[in-house]
Amino acid sequence: MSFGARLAKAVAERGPLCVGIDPHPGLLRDWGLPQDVSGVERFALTCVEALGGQVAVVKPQSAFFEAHGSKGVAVLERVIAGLREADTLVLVDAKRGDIGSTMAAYAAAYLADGSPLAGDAVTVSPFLGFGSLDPAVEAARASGRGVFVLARTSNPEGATVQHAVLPDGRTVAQSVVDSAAAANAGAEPLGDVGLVIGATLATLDVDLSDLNGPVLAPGFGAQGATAADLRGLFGPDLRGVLPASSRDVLRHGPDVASLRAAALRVRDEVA
Ligand SMILES: O=C(O)c1cc(=O)[nH]c(=O)n1[C@@H]1O[C@H](COP(=O)(O)O)[C@@H](O)[C@H]1O
Repeated sequence: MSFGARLAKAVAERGPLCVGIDPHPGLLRDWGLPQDVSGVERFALTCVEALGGQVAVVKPQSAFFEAHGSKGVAVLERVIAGLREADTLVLVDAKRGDIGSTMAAYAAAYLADGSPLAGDAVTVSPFLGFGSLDPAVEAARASGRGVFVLARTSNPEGATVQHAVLPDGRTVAQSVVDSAAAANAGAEPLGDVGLVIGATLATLDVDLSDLNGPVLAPGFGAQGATAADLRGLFGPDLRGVLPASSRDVLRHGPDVASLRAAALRVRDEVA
């Protein structure tokens, strides 16, 4: 089954929400955990227990695991395995991007069967040129996985690059959208090439009408975006839009039941 089809099924069954696992030092402190790899491990595995089998997608943020070196990466591998065992789609947030030949190695790490870092999808950066992502798009397709390509990010600095205008008159962001749409053309029910578009944007300044793929919308909760903002931004037809929230859900831990209840509350609110 393609990633687009698996995502559509997961959202139909569990509602449109992606919860991030971001073991921030501040959250570790609030949860009463040590600021070391054992704290990250307790935090992340508690999240797996609370969220596995509950929400459509879980997105571990690789940076917070990498910060603890190989031991932290080993925890990330256990998180990925635990979520997949719980039949929950895993979007590894690693935001990788490089020249095509190196991108192929990232694709082997994040998008190939048997790799311990491979979830169901990975975030990638198109700012070395969308074509540099071809090895990732091909690897995703070949293994029933997906990619989420940064297009209009939730941070205020993003516009400086993403609003830049190309010689053909399109913005950089629109050219990313159009390349994703071309990759998704004809796919049913959704293509495997998703986009990242921040829920915090004041207006949707790209045309998504031909995308035929999923849209990850981070910025929900801690960065200020609300359910009403999502409707305002993407319109009443939110098909394919997957709001993402990390800190606003995670602050309800470390109690597993409270954490799960917070995630389900947010899920019901956006549904
Ligand atoms: O790709 C992402 O998930 C992402 C893209 C973006 O434009 N903005 C953004 O905040 N994120 C990620 O979403 C998470 C932040 O979620 P909050 O704690 O809910 O603000 C972090 O892991 C960010 O890296």
